Amino acid sequence: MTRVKVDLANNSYDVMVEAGALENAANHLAPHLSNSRAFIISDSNVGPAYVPKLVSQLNAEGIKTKTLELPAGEGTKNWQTLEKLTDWLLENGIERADTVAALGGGVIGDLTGFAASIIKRGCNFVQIPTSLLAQVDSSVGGKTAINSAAGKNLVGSFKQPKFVLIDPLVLGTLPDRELRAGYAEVVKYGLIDRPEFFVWCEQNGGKLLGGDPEALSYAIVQSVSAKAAIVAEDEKELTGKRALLNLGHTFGHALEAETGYSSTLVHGEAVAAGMALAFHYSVRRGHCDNAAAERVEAHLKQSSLPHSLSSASVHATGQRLVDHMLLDKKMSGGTLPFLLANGIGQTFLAQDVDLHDVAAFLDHSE
Ligand SMILES: NC(=O)c1ccc[n+]([C@@H]2O[C@H](COP(=O)([O-])OP(=O)(O)OC[C@H]3O[C@@H](n4cnc5c(N)ncnc54)[C@H](O)[C@@H]3O)[C@@H](O)[C@H]2O)c1
Ligand SMILES: O=C(O)C(=O)C[C@@H](O)[C@H](O)[C@H](O)COP(=O)(O)O
Ligand SMILES: [Zn+2]
Repeated sequence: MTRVKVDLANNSYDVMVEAGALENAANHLAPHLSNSRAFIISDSNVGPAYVPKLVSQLNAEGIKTKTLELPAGEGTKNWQTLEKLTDWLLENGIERADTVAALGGGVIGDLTGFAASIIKRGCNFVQIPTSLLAQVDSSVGGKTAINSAAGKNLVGSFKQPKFVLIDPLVLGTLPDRELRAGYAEVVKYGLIDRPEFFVWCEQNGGKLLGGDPEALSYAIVQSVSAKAAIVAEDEKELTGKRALLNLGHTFGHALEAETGYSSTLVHGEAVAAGMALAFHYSVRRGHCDNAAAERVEAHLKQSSLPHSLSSASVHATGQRLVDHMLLDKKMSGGTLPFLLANGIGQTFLAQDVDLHDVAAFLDHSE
């Protein structure tokens, strides 16, 4: 069992990683429930597989439960489902000291966290992430959001969970494509500031994607630790430090918008292609040598992840993709800071990027 502390000025919390933790979830969760009622939100894939076991355990410990199962997929992170979820919480008599538990991937975590942050101006919240992406990234750090007509994650809040319970064994039922998508965010930590972890990924990514439990647990703990360290320095993305976690996302979110937030390209896949583009764009600007960008692309390709526009099934013009980027939350004073790299593990925030040049770069990218 490993515990990683997310050390914040207020509301610090632990992330617990333990194979089989779900078998003992009631004991792990009980100390973090401020009273004995939990509202468990899951989706149509995760619910049938894991809710009955969790509920019977919690009930056996005297914790009362209500459960809601939402449709699986990115389309659920919207206003309509937020309304459905908050109405359901209110109809079921939620009180501020009750706990809302997100049991699922990043979609359920982001949506449920947002609901927990606004219901009665905020109630207790815990995360039980079940996808690799949610275990290595979205369950930690407190970003919550829904997508709006204008774009990705544009309506949301910071709502730190009280506790995050990670059981890597649940990844056994995760579809292979989703495991790979989550792996993109694992690789991201190596590319940001942990070059030795990127080398580990190059050497062990194949084992991890084959479901090797040791490789998965190691990657989860390393990823959570990397994210916790960055979030502890800049919880609300005010100094530029936390923005590093956005590596590949300015390109990636534009690709997701272009493919309609659909199963054509899921978030982790878009981030994979976005990171390859960020490295190649860094080469174009003279920050990074071509060999580093080729190495990043090769590892993503080897991991059967999108690593270019065409492998992400995107054939839009550069200007069209830049138009999507104009909605990025990092936009400030009409300019868009970009996460670029001087090399592997040397990501930085560039403030002087010319969006016409980005469009031209994308027009010349394959
Ligand atoms: N808040 C953050 O910091 C943060 C970080 C990264 C990503 N995100 C967001 O997270 C979302 C992507 O998360 P995701 O990749 O987990 O997508 P997701 O929640 O859609 O889950 C992927 C798929 O896997 C299924 N699934 C999850 N766990 C399973 C399991 N154990 N067994 C079987 N099926 C399972 C889900 O039902 C879904 O079909 C995006 O909306 C992204 O914007 C947020
Ligand atoms: O936690 C963060 O900070 C991240 O940027 C993590 C990203 O992987 C995640 O996709 C996040 O939701 C993107 O943030 P956004 O502010 O661009 O919506
Ligand atoms: Zn992401």
